[in-house]
Amino acid sequence: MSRLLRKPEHEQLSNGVVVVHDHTKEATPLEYVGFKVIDLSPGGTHEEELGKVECCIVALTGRIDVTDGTETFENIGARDSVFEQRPTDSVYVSNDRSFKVEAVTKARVALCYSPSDNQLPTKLIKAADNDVEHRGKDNNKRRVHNILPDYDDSANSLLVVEVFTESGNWSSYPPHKHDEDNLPEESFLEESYYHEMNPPQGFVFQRVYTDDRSLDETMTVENGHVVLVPKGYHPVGVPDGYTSYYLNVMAGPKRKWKFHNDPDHEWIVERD
Ligand SMILES: O=C(O)C[C@@H](O)[C@H](O)C(=O)CO
Repeated sequence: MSRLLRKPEHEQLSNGVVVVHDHTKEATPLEYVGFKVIDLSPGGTHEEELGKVECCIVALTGRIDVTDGTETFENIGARDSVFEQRPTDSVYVSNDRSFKVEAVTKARVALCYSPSDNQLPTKLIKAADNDVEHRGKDNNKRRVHNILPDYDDSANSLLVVEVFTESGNWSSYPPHKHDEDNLPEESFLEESYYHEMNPPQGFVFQRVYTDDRSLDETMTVENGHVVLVPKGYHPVGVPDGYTSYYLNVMAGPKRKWKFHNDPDHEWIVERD
């Protein structure tokens, strides 16, 4: 299996808390992006001391309470399935703080991390504050929920976005990359993809490749899989009959999303 494709693990962490993904350790090819998914039963709690990382807590599904010890946000979360295709609530917590998540209902929570040493205020990012975009045309149509975009200064490094791609469509397409720290032309941002499909037996294809093809992996991605993108182009193709959801976390040395399309496929955006 590709070292970029990570399957769900379902490791019981404590009573009422199951770790579905943990890509925060040395075995990850990413330096700037850390990512976890946890499942909580009602009443289940998960606490962390952050140290020198910032965290965006995304209530993927279900309702949760989140506290940083000073501020508490109760009963946040806005959907029972990501495929309700409406934005959800998230909480940003800065480095050198702690947080506790407690499930009000059965919940799936994404924890998105990046190194940080400049403390910022804890912030509730309400579902209603997500900037919703409809991108693309022809067979490249997708719906985007911007949770932490680069034009919002609430975080030091983290960029977080949800993308829904319609059946038979492509996203992150035409293929683009952001792996050179060369602003204003391009930024260096690593990226993680947490994928779900509707109906859940679906699959999508994701290719991660560089110009010289020293990295060139095409992965069959199933419901709940994570794809890690240390560099390169990273398009996603969705077969007919299935809707794709993914949550992207991006981070790098500068908090700017400036991508560069693969010149071989640039003509696709230039069509009428
Ligand atoms: O298809 C989209 O518009 C979403 C992607 O841009 C995705 O967020 C990404 O690849 C970011 O680099």
